[in-house]
Amino acid sequence: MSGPLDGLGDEAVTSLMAAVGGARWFAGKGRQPTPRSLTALPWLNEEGAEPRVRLAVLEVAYPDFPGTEHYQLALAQRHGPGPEGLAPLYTDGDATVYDAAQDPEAAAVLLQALLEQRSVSDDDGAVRFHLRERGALSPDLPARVFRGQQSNTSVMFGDVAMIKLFRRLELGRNLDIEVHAALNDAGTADVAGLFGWTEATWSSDGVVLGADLGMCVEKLADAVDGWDLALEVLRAGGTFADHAAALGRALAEIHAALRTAFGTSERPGADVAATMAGRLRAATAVAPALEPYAAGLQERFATLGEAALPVQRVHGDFHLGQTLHTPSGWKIIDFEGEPAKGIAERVAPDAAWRDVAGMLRSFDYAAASVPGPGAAAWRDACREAFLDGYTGGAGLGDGAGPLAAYEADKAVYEVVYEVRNRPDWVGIPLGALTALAGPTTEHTTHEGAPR
Ligand SMILES: Nc1ncnc2c1ncn2[C@@H]1O[C@H](COP(=O)(O)OP(=O)(O)O)[C@@H](O)[C@H]1O
Ligand SMILES: O=P(O)(O)O[C@H]1O[C@H](CO)[C@@H](O[C@H]2O[C@H](CO)[C@@H](O)[C@H](O)[C@H]2O)[C@H](O)[C@H]1O
Repeated sequence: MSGPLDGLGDEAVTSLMAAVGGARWFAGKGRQPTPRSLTALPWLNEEGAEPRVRLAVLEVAYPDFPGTEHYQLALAQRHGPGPEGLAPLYTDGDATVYDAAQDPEAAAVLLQALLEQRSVSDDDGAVRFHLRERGALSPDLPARVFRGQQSNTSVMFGDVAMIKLFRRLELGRNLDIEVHAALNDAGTADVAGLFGWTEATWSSDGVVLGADLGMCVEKLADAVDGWDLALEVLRAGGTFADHAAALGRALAEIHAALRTAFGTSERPGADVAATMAGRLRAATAVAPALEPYAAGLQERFATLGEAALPVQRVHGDFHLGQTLHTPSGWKIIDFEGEPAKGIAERVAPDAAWRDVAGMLRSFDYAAASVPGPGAAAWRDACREAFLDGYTGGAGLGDGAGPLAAYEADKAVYEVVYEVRNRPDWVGIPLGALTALAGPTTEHTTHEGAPR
């Protein structure tokens, strides 16, 4: 097996499997992961450097599931003492190996490699760094790992840049990089600038595999998470309507740029309805609490049947937590789509209503998280302002029906997400389904309902 499991030694395999299995970003929780291959990619800096840094790919298999998953590790090998308080991953002869993302000097090697557009290769694989824009990047920017909740691992470099190391690797091109590049090329101000990215190739069972390993983007200064800001405003009894309108305008700009960059097509509404119905069936198997809503939801999806839906590249998982409020306006992050979907589904063109619906659901989540007499009115005001911003005041027109179907589809996804990740929250999307699975012949305006 290449990389062979014994390439780094048993201790490395065991400890890296344990590190991956225990990480927030590990996708196989509750299953029995077994390491299938471990590829140590070529060193990124010269022999004798302290620390010496390399990236590695651990391939994980499960006895009861087909296919494998690939996880990235960033390894810092040291002969002297490591960073204070950082536990080693394993020992390698007289060296000790640490997580490079948490070792500032090791993380600096990644930035240095990007600035020099390093390209390294050996028999096991190759790593290439691509610099798009140098901006204010410099090798001496202090590195600090991001400690907030995330599905990957980001390292901040001063106030200038952020390198995001993708943890669960998608073979082929990474969507976040692809979309950031396209939106930067289009001159869209609503996303961070992309400084560069890293890609690798390696072989497994004689097959050459490739993936993007990380991206370096502009660190957005004084950025406040949209979800945190919305809750803060709501708790203080304030209005979020102006922010919602600005988010609507930002999404409209991004959608326009995505149409230009990736093109558009059409999908018969009946196809989309059938996909949603299939997702509902699968979701109901995971979350039987969906059962009472099934007939109403099928009816809601069926309303799509008459339409030819314009489709395009979309964000795919647009919610308040994917927005950052900065002094220069709202910025949208994380264009990788819903984590539970496979790459083919995430890259497939979809109606722009998917993202509109995602944000409307987020306003509902926020209101439900801060219950109180004003919460429903707060949510409805956000909804109205967001749609006004998105449509430029033109209103939804024929879009009201499709939007309602997409809201229902998103709420179904959320029920499964909550059952799997935060069972205490499942009441929020279930609560919305009462209205979304309700009568489809009129536009209802009560709790969580489409207008
Ligand atoms: N360009 C950026 N500048 C500053 N902070 C950022 C930037 N991008 C993301 N973040 C911070 O990192 C967090 C996680 O980012 P995200 O792209 O959602 O990562 P992941 O895909 O790993 O979940 C965000 O919630 C935000 O706080
Ligand atoms: O940000 P991720 O790509 O990891 O998205 C997943 O997790 C989200 C929660 O962190 C989840 O979002 C749901 O909860 C949010 C509040 O925490 C709410 O604002 C969203 O509207 C709701 O969908 C998201 O669905 C999931 O894919």
